[in-house]
Amino acid sequence: MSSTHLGRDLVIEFARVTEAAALSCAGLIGRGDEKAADAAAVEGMRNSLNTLPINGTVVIGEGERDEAPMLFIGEEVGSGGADVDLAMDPLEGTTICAKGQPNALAVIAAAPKGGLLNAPDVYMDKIAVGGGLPEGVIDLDKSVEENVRSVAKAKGKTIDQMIVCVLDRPRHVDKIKELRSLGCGVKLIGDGDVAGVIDTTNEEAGVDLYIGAGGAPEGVLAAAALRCIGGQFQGRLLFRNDDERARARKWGIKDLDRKYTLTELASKEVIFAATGVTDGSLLEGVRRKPGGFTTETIIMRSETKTVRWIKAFHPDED
Ligand SMILES: O=P(O)(O)OC[C@H]1O[C@](O)(COP(=O)(O)O)[C@@H](O)[C@@H]1O
Repeated sequence: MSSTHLGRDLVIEFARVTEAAALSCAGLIGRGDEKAADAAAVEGMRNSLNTLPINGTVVIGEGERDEAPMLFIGEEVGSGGADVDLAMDPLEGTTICAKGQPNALAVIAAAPKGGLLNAPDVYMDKIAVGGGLPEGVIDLDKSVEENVRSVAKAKGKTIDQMIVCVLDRPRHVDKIKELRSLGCGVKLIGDGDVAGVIDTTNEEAGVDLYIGAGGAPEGVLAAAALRCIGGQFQGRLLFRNDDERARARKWGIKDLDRKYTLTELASKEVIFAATGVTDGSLLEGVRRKPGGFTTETIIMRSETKTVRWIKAFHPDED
């Protein structure tokens, strides 16, 4: 196996991993306990990963070794095989899962060694659009208005037909005000910007552009997905203090102001898998059915741009 590709036989294996995470936390949907839901998803994902024929290293996971007992950065997982770097969020949207709201996902991205940016757990300023638009249609260094006008023009839409997805946070108040004063519709999401970014690629979600600051690890995961499904993404790390800057340096980041493109965040061929925990724009959530559970998973591979949806029935264990 070459160092820039992952074997296609691994693809379906990663669907099992996100299914396991989603099934493990499904019983905690709407129970108001974010920590328990997250812990269950982490354990489910880790157990499943450890059955995979890979030599996996967690590059984005639950945090640093001293703060996360499982799936910490640097943890080795798998039962032996190809060298694979892994970025994961066993429960993307812990709060939405705990509240029983839409768009909680179990997510993983896999690439050959060095293929995913070791992003520290800081914020990232992000901008994303779906596929089929001219390269350079978005630019993090341009104003909100310039980006909206550029994407509207490329899509042949008027500004008032544009829907921009933004995380509903006080830090975005000015952006939201500006978007509304331009005449755009703003889709505010409470959490879950991996799904928010992927929505730009999904006609049915009706999102033309994603902008705003969210987690940097989620930025790498979203970039991995767009690398497979098509689209453009740019991100820049945001630091609130010297401790966060030191974290970034520790993971080898030298230029702290760098604007990352999609292929710098996910630089080699990637596999991306996500299973719905709660119902969302992308996937149906875990459903209780007589005798078991159903899951819905999307799994993509950048090398071939194949996108598969896997609907599975998991019988109750005896
Ligand atoms: O809630 P904050 O601090 O604004 O961070 C935003 C980040 O939190 C999320 O909404 C949810 O993350 P968790 O799953 O870790 O709770 C991400 O999708 C997003 O990138």
